[in-house]
Amino acid sequence: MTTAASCHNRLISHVLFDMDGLLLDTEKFYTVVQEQILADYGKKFDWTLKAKMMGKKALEAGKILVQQTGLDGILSPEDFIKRREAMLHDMFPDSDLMPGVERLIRHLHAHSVPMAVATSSHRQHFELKTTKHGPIFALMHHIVVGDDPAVVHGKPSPDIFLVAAQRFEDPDLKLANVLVFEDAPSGVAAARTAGMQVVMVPDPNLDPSLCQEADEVLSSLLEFDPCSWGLPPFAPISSSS
Ligand SMILES: O=P(O)(O)OC[C@H](O)CO
Ligand SMILES: [Mg+2]
Repeated sequence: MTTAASCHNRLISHVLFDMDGLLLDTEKFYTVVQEQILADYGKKFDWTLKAKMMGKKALEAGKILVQQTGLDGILSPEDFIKRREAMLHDMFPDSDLMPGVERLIRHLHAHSVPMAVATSSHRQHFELKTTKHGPIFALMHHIVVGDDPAVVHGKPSPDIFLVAAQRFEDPDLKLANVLVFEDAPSGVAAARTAGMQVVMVPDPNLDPSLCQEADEVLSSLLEFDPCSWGLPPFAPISSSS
């Protein structure tokens, strides 16, 4: 699944990664927990609601869930988040990398392409989710989390990507030459508003009409071709046995 994009503006100097659902296979944990909580109220959690919540800061996502399911006055967003976090706490340390992540990050690092993470997850969740993946995340120039005081508004506001770009402290950085990898519609919108380019790797359950803002849409990071973005190509797989 790939949308064509013209090559003339694909001169990428810096890369920003979303985390949940893009680098880490953590969105499934949110889905299962939210299904369970809503079931207790006789409600169903579906991908229409998930699409509105994903990528957002916790409380913002909680407000959307309460509002969209008619639970106003029955379940507060704060109580929903408290319950969600208690259930997620034990799941996060088992988080796995999404396919293609390790190859891409090691490749970009080997070619000195500056990279950072911009995640709506708060710091404590970032630490839990990356328990098994310290060496990969250590290749990032920096990490920006959702509760960073500089990130005033969550995705789809551009704040987190603009803060992440600033922290490269590179006076030559041009926002148009920053490539963002995202899985969520709110994150794609944030990156576009920040003036950056976006590769979207959506979950197959996401409505394709919500993927139209991205410059490129891939089924997996394994499909990503660095060369088509002006980045160094992957080394050819050796044919020697
Ligand atoms: O996709 P991220 O990394 O911005 O984080 C999103 C939330 O924590 C869950 O949707
Ligand atoms: Mg995400």
